[in-house]
Amino acid sequence: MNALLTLPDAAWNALQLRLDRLAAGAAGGALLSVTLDLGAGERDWLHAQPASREFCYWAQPAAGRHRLGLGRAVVCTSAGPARFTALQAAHAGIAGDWRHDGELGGDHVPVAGLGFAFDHGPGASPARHDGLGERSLPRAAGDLPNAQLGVAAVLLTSAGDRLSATFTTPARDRADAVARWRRLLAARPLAALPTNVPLPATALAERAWNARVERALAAIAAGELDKVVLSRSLRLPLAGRVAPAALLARLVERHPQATAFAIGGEQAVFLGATPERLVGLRDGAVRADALAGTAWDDEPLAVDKNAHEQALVVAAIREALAPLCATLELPPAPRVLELRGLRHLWTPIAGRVRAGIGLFDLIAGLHPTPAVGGSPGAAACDWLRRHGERRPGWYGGGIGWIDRHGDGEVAVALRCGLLGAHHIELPAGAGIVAGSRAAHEFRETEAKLGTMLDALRADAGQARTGT
Ligand SMILES: C=C(O[C@H]1C=CC=C(C(=O)O)[C@@H]1O)C(=O)O
Repeated sequence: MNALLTLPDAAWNALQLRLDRLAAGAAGGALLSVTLDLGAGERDWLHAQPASREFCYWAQPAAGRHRLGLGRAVVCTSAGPARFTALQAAHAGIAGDWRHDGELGGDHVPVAGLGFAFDHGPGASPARHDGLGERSLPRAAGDLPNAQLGVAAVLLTSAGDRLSATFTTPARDRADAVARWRRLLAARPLAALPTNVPLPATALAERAWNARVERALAAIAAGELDKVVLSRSLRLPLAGRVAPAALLARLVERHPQATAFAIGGEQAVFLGATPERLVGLRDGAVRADALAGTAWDDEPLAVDKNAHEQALVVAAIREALAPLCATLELPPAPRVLELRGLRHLWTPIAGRVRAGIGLFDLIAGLHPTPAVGGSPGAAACDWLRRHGERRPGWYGGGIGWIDRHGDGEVAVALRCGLLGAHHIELPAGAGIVAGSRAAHEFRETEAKLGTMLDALRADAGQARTGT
């Protein structure tokens, strides 16, 4: 199997020279990034399994944008109610002393990856780990930190019909940076994908689901809530090792309109293909999606229950963005977002942020929207905590990137799975409002699980059976 990227020795030597020039006078903790122009082309970078277990991925295939990050130059973690403020401070600390040598611009610049779980969890002191190269962070088995901001050691980018590689190191580690980068780019053969993933019987799961939906409906009838998003997970055993890159390649191929994402660690990889943007910020222009209300097969989408479910998301996003934005534009009625096998009501929201408002302010204001939490937001999150809602990985949270200047984008982490060595856990949820029926909402979660289940199967046409 070919390496992910092969460069002649002369190119590595030139890279070392550019790195040394960039390092002149830099503090030890300063990040140094050098971008190499790799010429014209478009690649999803997934043809080979990255040698690094610490990898991240972000792709919007329909827009021709793919990023694969390998290793870590720096990672900052946080948890608790102030987690976004902590990540904002971490970003400011990194961005304030981040040197870049590269002339391509556009999407071909160094970026930090960021992500967070649905619930902020108990507080923890923010931490920064520098220069990990291909070594892994110490972690509990399979666990992602609650919230994380990290810069990959090597970032392979494909965008605007151009390819580039951005190499990053803390200045203090630059002596052996080139050797580390070379190792990260070696690829391993892809493991085979399973051809048949056994599906568990769902009778028990459905009974438990129905009971939870009834409790949620009772809370709604009592006036405690207008909406709450319940989720459940399928835990599937895997006969052999599944290559995350191969699974991602299937998601990219079958869901070109979605944002495909992955964050990998020593024990587990969290990955998926989501239709929903939480927020994007570019040159002061902000964009967000209000997505809710689902139909599949021949079901009608424009029914009152779905319209109500989605209107609550629109209202919450408008309310969250109003104090942060100088202008805000919404279409008068929702549109239909057509996905492979599913349709949603969708309101794209656009505006311009007020001076001084950054991506982390927007994330903190918006998350969780009623597309993943409920309405009113605080009451719904409280209800979910009290009723033991458990969400694997960053499901229902966010995943994205931010550049040195604060532009970036975060997707809502949906249609995803937490892939371990011997099993995969697949979560899916549904918004419960007055008029929801438990059995129908269960089938909705089944339809949403289809995104990952289809990707796990060799035959794209194979329908879900065994339920
Ligand atoms: C919570 C999920 O989807 C959200 C996004 C779109 C439509 C939704 C719905 O109709 O319930 C959910 O709010 C999920 O995919 O697990």
